[in-house]
Order: sequence, then structure tokens, then C-alpha cells
Amino acid sequence: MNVRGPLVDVGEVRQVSTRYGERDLAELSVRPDGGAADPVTVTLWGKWTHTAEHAEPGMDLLVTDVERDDYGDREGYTTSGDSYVVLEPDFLVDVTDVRSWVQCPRMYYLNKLSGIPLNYPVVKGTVVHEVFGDLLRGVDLEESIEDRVAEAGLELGLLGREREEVADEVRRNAAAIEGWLSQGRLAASDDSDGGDGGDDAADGAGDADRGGNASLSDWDGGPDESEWRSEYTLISPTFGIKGRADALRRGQPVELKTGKNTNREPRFQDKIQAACYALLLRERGVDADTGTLLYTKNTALDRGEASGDLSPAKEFSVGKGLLDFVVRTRNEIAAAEFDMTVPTGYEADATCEYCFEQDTCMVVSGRLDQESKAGQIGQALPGEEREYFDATYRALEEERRETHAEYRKLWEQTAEERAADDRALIDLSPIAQEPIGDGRWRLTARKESDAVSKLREGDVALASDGDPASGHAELGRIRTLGDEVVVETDEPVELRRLDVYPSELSVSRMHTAVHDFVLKGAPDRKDVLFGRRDPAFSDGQRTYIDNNAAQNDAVNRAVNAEDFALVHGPPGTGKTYTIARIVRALVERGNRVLLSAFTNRAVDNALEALHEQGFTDALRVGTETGVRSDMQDSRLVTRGEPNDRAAKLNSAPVVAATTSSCGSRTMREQEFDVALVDEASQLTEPGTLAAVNLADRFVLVGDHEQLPPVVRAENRLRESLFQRLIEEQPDAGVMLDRQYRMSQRIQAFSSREFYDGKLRPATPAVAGQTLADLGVDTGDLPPALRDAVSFVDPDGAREGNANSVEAERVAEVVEAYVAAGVDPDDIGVIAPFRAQVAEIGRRTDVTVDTVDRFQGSSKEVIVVSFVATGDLSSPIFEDTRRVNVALTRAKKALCLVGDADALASEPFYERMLDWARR
Ligand SMILES: Nc1ncnc2c1ncn2[C@@H]1O[C@H](COP(=O)(O)OP(=O)(O)OP(=O)(O)O)[C@@H](O)[C@H]1O
Repeated sequence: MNVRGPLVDVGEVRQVSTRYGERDLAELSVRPDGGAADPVTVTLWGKWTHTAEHAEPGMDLLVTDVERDDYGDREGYTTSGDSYVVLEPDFLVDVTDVRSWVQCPRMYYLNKLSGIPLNYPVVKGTVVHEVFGDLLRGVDLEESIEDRVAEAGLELGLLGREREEVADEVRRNAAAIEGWLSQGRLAASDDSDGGDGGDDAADGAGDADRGGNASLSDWDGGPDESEWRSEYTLISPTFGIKGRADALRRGQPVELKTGKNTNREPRFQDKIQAACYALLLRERGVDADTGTLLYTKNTALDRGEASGDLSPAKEFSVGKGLLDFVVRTRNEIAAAEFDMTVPTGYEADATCEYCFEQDTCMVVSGRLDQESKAGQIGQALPGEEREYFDATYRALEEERRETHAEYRKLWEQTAEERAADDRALIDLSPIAQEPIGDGRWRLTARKESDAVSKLREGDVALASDGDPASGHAELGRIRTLGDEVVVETDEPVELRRLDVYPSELSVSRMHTAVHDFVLKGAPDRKDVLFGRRDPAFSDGQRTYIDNNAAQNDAVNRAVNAEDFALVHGPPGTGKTYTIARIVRALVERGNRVLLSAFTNRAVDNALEALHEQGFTDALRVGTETGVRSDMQDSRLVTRGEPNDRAAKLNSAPVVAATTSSCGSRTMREQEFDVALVDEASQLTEPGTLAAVNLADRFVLVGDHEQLPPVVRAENRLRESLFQRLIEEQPDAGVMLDRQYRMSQRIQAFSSREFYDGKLRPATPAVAGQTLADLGVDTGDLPPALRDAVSFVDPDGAREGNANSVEAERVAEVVEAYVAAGVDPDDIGVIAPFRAQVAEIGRRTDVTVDTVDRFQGSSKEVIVVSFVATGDLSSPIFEDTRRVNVALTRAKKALCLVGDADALASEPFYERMLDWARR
């Protein structure tokens, strides 16, 4: 049995005499059942006392396979020979992090701060891994090399590498893999234990039946002898570890290393990595007892004592002792992250002089004034910068924990619960798994029900055979989401379920952005952002836009900014139009511009506005699926001839990319004069920095009265850099005050409540627009809907997050507009909860969605469903900024559907009601 719960007390480690001799033990007090039960004592014996040294009250502890050990009338347990002790099992540590922690905990920390930079060993390593996967799938070696080198074209080009040179090097690495693979195949067909070095390995020629491609499809945890699987995602709920194994061979982990190792034994950290996967496999009932490391620079297949052991594959057996060590190491990481302690390096016995990271390590500890085994160099940063760094670091780690909580739901919730929570589409019926080139697979399934979820086309999601935690799951991008579901993955899976995948990538990229800003940022930039100096502007006023004074001011402000400028754009005020004008003005002055935004949609819109203004010399950086189809011609294709690809990017005067891709290793190497960031009010401060770091000056465009940054944790990440700066430096901003979207009647409430009454229609035509402009005779509408703003009380009842009576009424309202002659495509419905979106969606064909999906778009007619009835004990739209977005999407008619009594119970909604009923 297992014991799990929060720790109440952690005893000292002490020695006792037993009949086996002197042994260490530590007694811990735990409240089982997640803290619900009375405390019990758990005695940790032997090496598990190491974990006791890292444990502290408040942490969650799991001890598996305990034995009962009551003491007097006190309930007690003790570790057995089979036990594992896991600290904070809900904190998911990545296998690669366990590996770097084993090398040196400080290396783990530095990797987290600075991410993986663009360098040749990393890119080459990726190519070799891809080729390895291809070989396992039976792809011809030369074909694979050519393909994979081309795939890395842009990165190789940016690193100044020639295609042939790289191909040769990859070929040399692949030779070892190939030889070893064919040897494995021979051994397997011989029914011998295979894999070990042998003289009969010379036959390295490609062979069609290698790779087990046909059998890749339905491996179900019971691997048969000859099977190979490449890249396998594993998550362990018990041990709190996740990772992606390079390959599984007959259920045993194989890790590929693009290096040389002439010792007989694998490197310790490599062994640990493979052992992690063995542990994860064991949890799934696979008897993984052997790990294999494949060193691709070990070219000879024989063992010569003089030159060291040159066989590429080194096997080792994975015993309980090694697995225990893996778990203990993982516990050290979980404990350090619990306290958010910064490692010093003294935890490890690594020798700093031999470490590649020594210089970086010393610089970081010097600047942040951290204790470090390697020592410090340089002067510490000013106190406020170190405080900023620490506070943001913590906020990001809190966000990571929230992401892990999201992961946890993958196994804590049943499939049905997840579906009800909109986090998964379940019960899909698999139709096909087809290879589509580039080693990718297209999975197709039928969605039998009309279930909805948070998932959207273009999202990355976890495709699985029905059980994402213990079954087979692969990450993939959703291509189609209708009655048929199409997902593209790197590996084939029987598509029975699709889950929301909480990626940690954004947390990692935000860490890097903060690191680059604080540790590598220009002092001048930091002076203004830390409030030590006001932002400067040069003089000169030109007319860029002659029919809108605020927009013209904004362009001038942006062009003259020596540090930064802020453009505050309420709904429909021509933000995108102004952005395009700013970009052109900057390019005319000889500047190189980064055009960025939080979403792909906004980036594409800005690009479109540039095209409309006659400027087409902008390069769109993004994935094929992320970029809108009509912008594909502007997209940078990363595959191809390295020099050519790099030249394309390096020479572009304008590069357009999301802020998230600004954190990618290729974009981090780019330099710009100005970064212009749209939707800046929806970005966290580190998220904005990812773009801003790449340029000398920046312009942020946003509206802090609309949607705030989307983050899970309740902390400082919720305030955008845009909002902070507009409050600290209002003079650096210009508010666009003329809107081109809504009629006077519709915009009045938003203008008054959110913009001090300063927002006004740009022209009389905008102010006076009505449904009659669409050829609708308003006399054909029911009297209640004839005004441009109307209110309907359906007298429904909220059940959970839905209100079916209200949904019915919303559908009737939509019908009435359609009957009067409004095109259904011109109507949109907004509801606060996805349950209500689904409820309404079942009753109408017009677009129905949540506010978040409507930001940045508009419709002639908008119907808003408020759901709430009775009182307003739980917030309807979370905060009023969301209501602002909902109410400002309509151009000519807006109908609010809700419970008048409930709305009237809160002043803000009461004022809204008064306006709507006027
Ligand atoms: N100075 C201008 N003169 C004429 N039309 C303009 C001007 N500025 C903006 N517009 C028009 O107003 C409309 C809204 O502009 P735009 O799409 O740039 O708004 P936005 O502020 O980006 O909207 P959102 O609030 O959705 O982000 C567009 O049709 C645009 O062409």
C-alpha cells in the first residue's frame, strides 16, 4: 500500500543498531488522504533518509509499498525494499532537467534562465535525432539526411554552415546508428539477446524490414521482441517526472548522444536519463531493466583497449538502486523548487574548472549576487533590478506550478469529467493514421457527439489512444475540428481522445526574456524601465495621417521615441491602421522593424493593413498552420538551402511574428531598431520583453481596459508592461479617441465607463449607422429589438454555467434579426461561459463564442447572454474589462439578454441596464 499526504513534521536523521548493523532512519509525520486523516508516522530507512533531509512540513509526500509498523497505539508505516519515496509528486520534473541536475544543480538553474541558444551542436544534434527516428521508420539514410538538413536550413544558415558540410557530419554520426541498428536486427532475428558488440555487425546496408514500421501502430504496453518505437512521450503521476524518450526498443529505453564516449561505461548523467525512462516505463508495467546509450561519434564497432571502447552502443542494467537514485535526485529538484531556492553548485561534486558553463555561471552569480561554487565575477546589479528579477522569477515559477496542476487533471479527472470541463474531446472513433512526409502523421477520427471544448483548430493538443497518462499519447496540432477531427503528430496514435495540453513553453520563454532583459539588456533601456530616467523623444512633427489627429500624434510619438512610446487604442479606433502607418514611417527612415503581437491573428491583421497601404516588404515568421492562408506568400519558409534561408531573414526590413516566436532561438538572434507590439495589454511583462529585447526602441499598442494577460497564477504577471508604463509614464502615450466601428448609441456606455467619455465616433456616418443601412426595415423587428441597444429578460434560471431558457431566447432574438433581413454572417453571440456557448450553439447557426474569441473582431449585430440569475455572487464576465469587450463588438445593433433583477444588484451592471433600457 501507499501513504500519501502533506508532511506535518520531519524528524532528524539518526542512526540505530539493527540486526543488519548500523542503519540510518528518519521519522516523518504525514496526514494521509490529502491531509484529511489523522497524522501517521512513516519511517524512512537507509538512503531514503536523504529525501528526509530535503523534506519540510507542508510538502506533499508519497511513500509506495510501505509496511505497517504500529508503535504502541500509534499508526505507523515503514519503507520496504520495494518502496519509493516521492516529494511533491505533483511537481513534474522533466527528464532532461534530472540529467542536468546530476551534472550540477547550478547548470539546471542556468539552463532554465537562458534557454537553449542557437548553436551548432544543438542544431546538429536535432538533425541527428531526426535521422535516427527516420531510420527506425525505415526511411532511406541518404533521403533522410537530405530531408532533415534541409528542414534545419534556416538555423544552419544563421550559424553560417554549408549544407554539404553538415550533411557529411550527420552522415558520420548516422553511420554508427545505422551499423548498430542493423546489428540489432540481426541479433533479434537470431533470437539472441542482441544489441551487444559483435563482429558480424559489418553488414550495415539498408534493409527494408528494419524499423518495425508496420508494428508501430498498436503497441499496447506489451512490446514484442522485434519492436522499435521512436520518440515516446511519457508522464509519471507517481514519480512526478515527464519526458520524451528518444526510442524504445522492445520496451527498453534507448538514448542517442551526438558525442563521443570511449569509456566502457555510459556517462553517468546519460545513464540517469535512460534510467528515468526505465522508471516511467515500469510504472506502466513494462519490465524495463536495461538502458542503452548510443554515442554517435563512436565509429568503430569493435572494442579496442588501446583506443578505448569505441562501440557506439553502451548498455547497462537498470537496478532498483539506480532507480532509487533517480527518484532521490528528482526529490532534490522538487524540494528546491518548493522553496524556490537558487542552487549554488556546492550540492554537486562536479569540478567547476572543467565545466563549459563556468564563465556564464560566474557572471550570473556575480550580477545577481548569488552564492556560487564557481565564484563570482563582475559587479552586482542595482538592488531594484535584482528584486525585479527575483520577484518575476517567483511569479513565473508559480505559473509553472499552475501549469502542472493543469497536467495533473489529465489523470486526476476521469475522461468524462475532463470532457464535461471542456478540457477534452473523448470517445472519438479512429478512422485513419497516414504518413504525410517529413516523418509526420495525419490522424483522423470521427467525433460522434456535438461535444465542445476549449480546443480550437491550430492548437497543439495531446492526442491519445484514450488514456493520455498511462496509454499512448503524442503532441499534435489540430488541423480540422468538426464532425471529423484531424491531428498531425510526429508519431502515429489511435486517435480516441484529444486533450488540452498545458505547455510549459511559454513559462520557459518568459524566463529567458527576463534573463535577457535584466542580465543582458542595454543599461539605457533598464534606466527607463526601472524608472531611473524618463523616456526621451526627439522633436519634429509631420503629417502622416490627415484625417485623425490622435492617430497622427501616435505616429509622430512612435517615430520620435528614443526609448519607447505607447499607443492606447480603445475598440475600433484604428489601431491596426495606425500600426501599419508607423511601420511604414519607420522603414522610410531606414529603420529595421519587428512587428509583433500576442496572437497570430493580430500579426496577420497588421500585415494585411500594411499590404493595403501598399507595403509588401514584410516577412512573416511563423508555422504554416499558425499563419493565415492569405499571408502564406509572405511567410518565411525555414526549409531549404541554409545561406539562402538565412539571407532572406537577415535582409528583411520588417519581420512579423508573435511575441511567443520572438522567444525562439532563431528570433533571439535577430536585431531590430524598433519593436512594435500590438495587443500589448494582453501580454505579461516578460511576454512583452521577449519582443522588446530584440530592438533598440519599442512601441506598445494596446488597451488596458480590454482583456488582461491570460495567466493561471494570481500574481504580478497579470499586469502588462503596457499598463504599468501607461500608469507610470502617461506622457509617453497617446490615446486614439475616434472610433470607426460603433454607432453613437452603442459606444456611449463604454466611452463613459472606461474612457472618461473621451471616445467618440470618428465620423457622422459612423455615429449615425443603423440596420437600415443593411437594407433592413426596423419596423419588421419585434418592438423590443428596434432600438440600436436593447434589453431582453427571458426569465430563465442559471444551472451551473448555463441557462437553457435564456439560450432559447437568444436563439429567438437571432431569428428575429434574420427574419428582418440581417445576414446570419453579420450576427455574433457572446456568452461568458463555454457551457452557455454550447447551449446556444445547439440552437442557432450563427457564430457563438466567449469574449476571448471575439476580442479584435466585430459584427453588425451582437447578442450578449449574461446567464446569471438571482444574485451576482459569482462574477459574470470575471471582470468588467471583459464586459467592455463584449459590448463594443457591435456596429449597428446590440441586444443584451439577461436577468434584470440579478444585473440590477450590482452598480456597474445596473448602469448598463439603464443605458440599454433607455
Ligand atoms: N484614419 C482613418 N481614416 C479612415 N479610416 C480609418 C482610419 N483609421 C481606421 N480606419 C478604419 O477603421 C476601421 C477599424 O480600424 P482598425 O481595424 O485599424 O481598428 P482596430 O483599432 O485595430 O480595431 P480593434 O479594436 O478590433 O483592434 C478599419 O476599417 C480602418 O480602415
